Amino acid sequence: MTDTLDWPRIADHLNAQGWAVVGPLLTPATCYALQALYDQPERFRSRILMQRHGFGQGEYQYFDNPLPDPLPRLRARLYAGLAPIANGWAARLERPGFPDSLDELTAQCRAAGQARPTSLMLRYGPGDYNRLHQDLYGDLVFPLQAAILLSDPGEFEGGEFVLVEQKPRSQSQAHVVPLKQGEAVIFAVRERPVAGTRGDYRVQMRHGVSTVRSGKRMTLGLIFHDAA
Ligand SMILES: O=C(O)CCC(=O)C(=O)O
Ligand SMILES: [Fe+2]
Repeated sequence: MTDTLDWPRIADHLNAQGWAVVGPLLTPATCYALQALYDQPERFRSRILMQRHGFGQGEYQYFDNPLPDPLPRLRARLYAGLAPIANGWAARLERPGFPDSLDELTAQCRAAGQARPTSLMLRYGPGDYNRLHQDLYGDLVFPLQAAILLSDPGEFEGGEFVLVEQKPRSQSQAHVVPLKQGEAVIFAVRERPVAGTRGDYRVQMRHGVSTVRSGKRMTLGLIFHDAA
């Protein structure tokens, strides 16, 4: 497990490609302990069957507050490292900036009517997949999020984490991100700035998961803005 994160490297990767692999952030024991919470419905505020909404196939649940350990500290720590990167992007994209701490962002969300927690756990079995999407839950959007692989990659086949980016007037480009158990991919929620000859422009990003061919795949999604 990685206690200190190499933020300059993470910033370089995020600035260069819109995503970065980080960690492992969680030990295998913690990954399995979190997976076990999935079967405790009182921990969650809602359960989504993806097929019903056209989101794909498989299911996920949004945690209710209070979030289980080690999520509160992990989210606060990731946020503190990501806020300066997000502010760099906001300046380049001429969007409003973000506070230094997650507590302040959470207060801003509440004031904007976004008060429901967005941390989620996802569970995929054979044939399940997650269509390309963006995790927007209101007008207030923190531009970076994390997904942590809770399963050991030996426990399933397929189920690759996929990012697709759309540059203006170009065809889409896909990135497949390999993850080990407990590792996180940090990625752009909606868009990222790319330097062009006439200044920065916006590249749209979407993420999803390719079809799981066999086994079980579970992930933890950490989104820093709350939901309306
Ligand atoms: O299961 C995954 O790897 C992706 C989950 C996801 O869409 C998210 O965390 O926002
Ligand atoms: Fe997502």
